[in-house]
Amino acid sequence: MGEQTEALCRRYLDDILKANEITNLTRITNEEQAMLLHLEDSLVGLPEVNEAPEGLYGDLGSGGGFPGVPLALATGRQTILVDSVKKKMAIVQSILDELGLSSQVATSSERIEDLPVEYEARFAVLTARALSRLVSLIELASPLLFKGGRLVCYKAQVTSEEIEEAKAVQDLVGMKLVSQREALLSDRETKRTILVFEKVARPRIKLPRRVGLAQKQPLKPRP
Ligand SMILES: C[S@@+](CC[C@H](N)C(=O)[O-])C[C@H]1O[C@@H](n2cnc3c(N)ncnc32)[C@H](O)[C@@H]1O
Repeated sequence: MGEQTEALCRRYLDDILKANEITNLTRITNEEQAMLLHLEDSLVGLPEVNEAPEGLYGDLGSGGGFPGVPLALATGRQTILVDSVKKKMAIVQSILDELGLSSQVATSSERIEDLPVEYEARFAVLTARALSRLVSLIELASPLLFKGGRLVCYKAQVTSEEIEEAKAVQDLVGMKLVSQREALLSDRETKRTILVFEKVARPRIKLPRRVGLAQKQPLKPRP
């Protein structure tokens, strides 16, 4: 990542921490922790995002813009940050405007399930950090990705049960687990797992389901 991009990431993080003093955007308030858990952690998935086909990038459940903003800056991709909490997206949007980034990075305060109306099969790559179980993520991402597009999931703790639960329904939603990588952040303590699912086929069921179902009533394999 070039010096200019790094400086912009720092400015974005500083502005988020400042805004966080007034509105709750992130529970991480300490600058050193924020450098580690927001900037460094956001960029852990950069190789996987770069491996996805060219095109639109979306960060699902973006909160204060992580990992979306650092990845947008590092890749130069046209980006949409999605979070249903309007207040969060309004603050993130105003910081993006101030930094002159809004022509590249946009925000949407729609529910992820409502996005396919406008963005069906439009995304080349999606990310999700601290959003939901993998089984829910692949269901939410599938209608938004074009064939060959990738979902890059950031996980702090992932059990083999969670992975198997997603693999059991991946055929149903037209997704396939293609890679899994462990990473250790520079504090030598924080572990991350990056899991990548590819959109390989049209879903075999009608997606999106009703708002809320993907997360509250995850799909089960069909007999
Ligand atoms: C724990 S936060 C993670 C924020 C950010 N990705 C990070 O790692 O710092 C999860 C965010 O996802 C948003 N979210 C959860 N379900 C959503 C949905 N179905 N549509 C849009 N946003 C959603 C929540 O509003 C919340 O801001």
